[in-house]
Amino acid sequence: MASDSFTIKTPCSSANIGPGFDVIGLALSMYLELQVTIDTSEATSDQPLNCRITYEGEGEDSGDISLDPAVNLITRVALYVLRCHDQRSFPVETHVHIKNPIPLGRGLGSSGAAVVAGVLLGKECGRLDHLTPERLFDFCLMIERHPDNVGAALFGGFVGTYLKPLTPEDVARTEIPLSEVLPPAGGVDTGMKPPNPPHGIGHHIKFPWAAEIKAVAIIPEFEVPTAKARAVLPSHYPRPDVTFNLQRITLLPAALGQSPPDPELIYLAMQDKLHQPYRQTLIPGLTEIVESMTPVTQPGLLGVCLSGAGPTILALATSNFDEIANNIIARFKKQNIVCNWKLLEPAEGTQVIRAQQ
Ligand SMILES: Nc1ncnc2c1ncn2[C@@H]1O[C@H](COP(=O)(O)OP(=O)(O)O)[C@@H](O)[C@H]1O
Ligand SMILES: N[C@@H](CCOP(=O)(O)O)C(=O)O
Repeated sequence: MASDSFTIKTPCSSANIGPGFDVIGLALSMYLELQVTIDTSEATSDQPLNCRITYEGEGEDSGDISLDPAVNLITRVALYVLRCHDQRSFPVETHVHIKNPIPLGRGLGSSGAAVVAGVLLGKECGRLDHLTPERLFDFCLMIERHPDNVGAALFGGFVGTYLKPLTPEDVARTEIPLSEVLPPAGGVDTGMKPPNPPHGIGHHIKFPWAAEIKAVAIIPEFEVPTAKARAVLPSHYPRPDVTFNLQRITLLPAALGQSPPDPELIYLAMQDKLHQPYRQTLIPGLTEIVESMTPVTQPGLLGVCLSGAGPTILALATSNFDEIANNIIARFKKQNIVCNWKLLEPAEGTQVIRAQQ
């Protein structure tokens, strides 16, 4: 075969949905796409690591996304997968065109999507057909260490994710610093083989989703890096707050799967005391927004939460999407924050699409 071309399509995601911190993920209908061409008719390549990257989409004008395959998150993740399988670089001559509409650092899983797409890129470029979706999840978890976003982006739909106990040796392997897992950004290839992931790090379960429920994402124009939004969280919690979240997480999957949806139950099930209250320090207006709108005051609304680590707000609703979005936008405006919004639906997981021959 002289050439191979395929597209990797990965959805964005909204993690937590209120109480499900680091557990619940929802894949949504905005997609990162990698259009990949491997031209094997070339004998050699003058591209670094045999890979040329082009990019369009979020962050394109600011130059936030590197086109160097040794720096770009997607290609570094693919190289991690390749190097675990004794392939040091991409096949000659690989072109990856990245189309990315997912806003960066807004809580819609842009990095989770990049990691999942990167793992699939490594699999396809390395012809690693033996890697099952469950094994690909292990690779994702060596990089993005909370399973909610990557679980949703890989498997699709509304998912609960969880980690099973590993042996102490395997736990140590999952805790190896990221700098030793991913190839050093822009660094020289030392020829070292990176750590293979232990088997069965993470698992998922799919929950039903009532077809009437849509997701309104209100996206502020400023970024909150996920690492920063995790750093403001405490290491210990008051027991009543933990109990509060446990009670709500028990309700959430049942409430969102039930048709017709019960607004009062969903509103209750989306409350959180483990991460949103702490993140208000980074997101002006967050508490007021989450507390001020209810299904009683706002027809069509089911519940409001922070999307992932924020600053995006996710409102689940069955109707009046414009009005709900504009109400939240007006509340952010009082804090001098400008937003746009999107109406999204649950999405399928990552697909690799090849044109019919
Ligand atoms: N398509 C992409 N290509 C390369 N890097 C990406 C891409 N999407 C996200 N990233 C990286 O992930 C960072 C955002 O990750 P993070 O702070 O976790 O926010 P998010 O909530 O959007 O996942 C970006 O600043 C960028 O470094
Ligand atoms: N559970 C994580 C989810 C982070 O999601 P992101 O989309 O903001 O990367 C958290 O809340 O920190």
